[in-house]
Amino acid sequence: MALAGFRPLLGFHSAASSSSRTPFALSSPNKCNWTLPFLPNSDTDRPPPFLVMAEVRTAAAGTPGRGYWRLPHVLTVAGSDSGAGAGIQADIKACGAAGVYCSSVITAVTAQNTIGVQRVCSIDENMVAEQLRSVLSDMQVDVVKTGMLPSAGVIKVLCQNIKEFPVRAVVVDPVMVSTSGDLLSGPTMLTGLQQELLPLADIVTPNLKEASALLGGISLNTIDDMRFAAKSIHEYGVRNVLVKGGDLPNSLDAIDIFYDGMTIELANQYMVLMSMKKLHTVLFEEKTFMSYMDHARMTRNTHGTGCTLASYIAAELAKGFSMLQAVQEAKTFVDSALLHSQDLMIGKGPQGPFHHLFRQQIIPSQKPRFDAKLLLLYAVTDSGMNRKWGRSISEAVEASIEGGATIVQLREKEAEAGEFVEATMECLDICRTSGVPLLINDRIDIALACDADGVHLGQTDMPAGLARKILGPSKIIGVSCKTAEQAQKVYADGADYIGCGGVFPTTTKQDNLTVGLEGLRTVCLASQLPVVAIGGINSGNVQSVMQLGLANLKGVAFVSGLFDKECVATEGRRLRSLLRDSLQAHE
Ligand SMILES: Cc1ncc(COP(=O)(O)OP(=O)(O)O)c(N)n1
Ligand SMILES: Cc1nc(C(=O)O)sc1CCOP(=O)(O)O
Ligand SMILES: [Mg+2]
Repeated sequence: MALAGFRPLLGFHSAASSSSRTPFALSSPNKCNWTLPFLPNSDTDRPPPFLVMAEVRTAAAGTPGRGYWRLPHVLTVAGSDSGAGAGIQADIKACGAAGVYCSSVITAVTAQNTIGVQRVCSIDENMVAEQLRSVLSDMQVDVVKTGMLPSAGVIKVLCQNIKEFPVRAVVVDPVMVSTSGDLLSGPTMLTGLQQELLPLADIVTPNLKEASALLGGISLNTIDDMRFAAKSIHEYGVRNVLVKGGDLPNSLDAIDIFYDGMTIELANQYMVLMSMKKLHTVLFEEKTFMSYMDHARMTRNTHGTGCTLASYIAAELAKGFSMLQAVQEAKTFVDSALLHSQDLMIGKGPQGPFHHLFRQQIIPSQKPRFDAKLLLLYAVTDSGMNRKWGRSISEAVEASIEGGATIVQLREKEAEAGEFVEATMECLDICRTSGVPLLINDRIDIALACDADGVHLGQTDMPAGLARKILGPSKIIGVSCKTAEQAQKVYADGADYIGCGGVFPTTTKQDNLTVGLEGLRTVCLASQLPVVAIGGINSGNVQSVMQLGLANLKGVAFVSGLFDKECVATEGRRLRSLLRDSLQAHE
């Protein structure tokens, strides 16, 4: 039975675990041995279920009903960019956009803007060491991400602290030259990077200039050069290498080469995973290289893309995603941010910053108001009824939309996460083609991982306020309410609509309290949100519900009344016409 709640983020495994560098266990002498339990197992062919970090509640002693919770945590060790386009400012914003906590150790202060870097002031390595100790000794850091490390001394104290305070992953963005071409780190830092930090790193993300510097200054001008560079840098002991080709000569595409020495079989397995997310930017080339093809964005606002890519990878790793998933999510995020910021004008120079927080961009007055008309014919799926009538969930959804469903909810109580994700992706394709929103019942993690249009939550599911925090302003959140008090609470929490029932007795939802038409009226009168009625409603009694004439009663949700039928489309058309007639009678 799939857990409807949130799993612990990670499972520790015994400290005695093998130190062999199996592709997915981040195990090495200097790190706490964590294995991400949901990564693909080489002997199964099922892609891993998406695990999205929400809030993990742990029971706090003495406070029944409440609990402490934590967020995935990234520590950035980098320079400050006064213009806030790159550096720790970019890292903190990127982590915030990914829903992850970000603390910071400042290694240098730069005076820079969209024209370039005017001055750099390195922070004394003892002060860097103090900052590292302050954070690592007190806060539970999941992933360390490094940016500008101005000297070998800073690298030394960083490596000492990583060994003393093990973390799950280390992401190295080998910042040496700023996008405006200014040198940001001393040559001595190079040796420390190659010999001390890279052997501790899980991924390094050099651009072409940085890859060249790491390899003694060789020239890199083609994709083959990039592959050679990735393979050569991998030999420093870093687990994964992502060579960024944004400034590849004569190339209109932003091609990055990802190399981890992985066997092609596992790479194919990930192809399945990636294709599930319909990611066409992942191209597998021969052997074990992978190139990410993205359209190069024609924009001046690219300052900080390198830092942001690395910090978003760190954030996704901190949330529990695998390296491949983290890299792809980071690529998608940066691409979306650049697209959103194409015409943003900050500063006078050629290197503009982009807007990391574009997803939160919707100003409350611009928050897309939920269109209550969507509630008119609300189809709620049921796997038992699909089995009874021999149809797949996607066939059921397709037929409901053909019959006039205005919104669909996947309510799959028996599905395991993996099959629920697959079903969601299939149904999303269908719903997106028809412009019908698709909501997920209970499972916020799945809705988030698949980018569904929202969720429907019950009184025992995650509170709407937390769901809103995780899903952001543009997703649809519906909540079941049986009382006026519940209706007022969810309005305050930022829900978009209320599901109220059971209006009539139902066998679809076990042990469900029937509120009747009067209970529905009470909730509608108390609610400032639009309401959809549910529970035992069908073509025989739907008009008795709509004839209540309640202004904010905007529609009816059907499970058996629509899906426990031989022909869903025909039944849908019947229900749609009854609903339309009812509404017209009250206009
Ligand atoms: C539109 C709509 N209304 C109510 C429900 C019931 O949700 P919930 O209370 O979470 O119960 P389960 O569906 O989880 O059994 C709903 N799913 N949709
Ligand atoms: C999913 C659900 N929620 C309810 C509530 O009262 O919140 S009643 C219900 C089941 C509705 O199924 P049918 O349309 O087959 O009666
Ligand atoms: Mg529920």
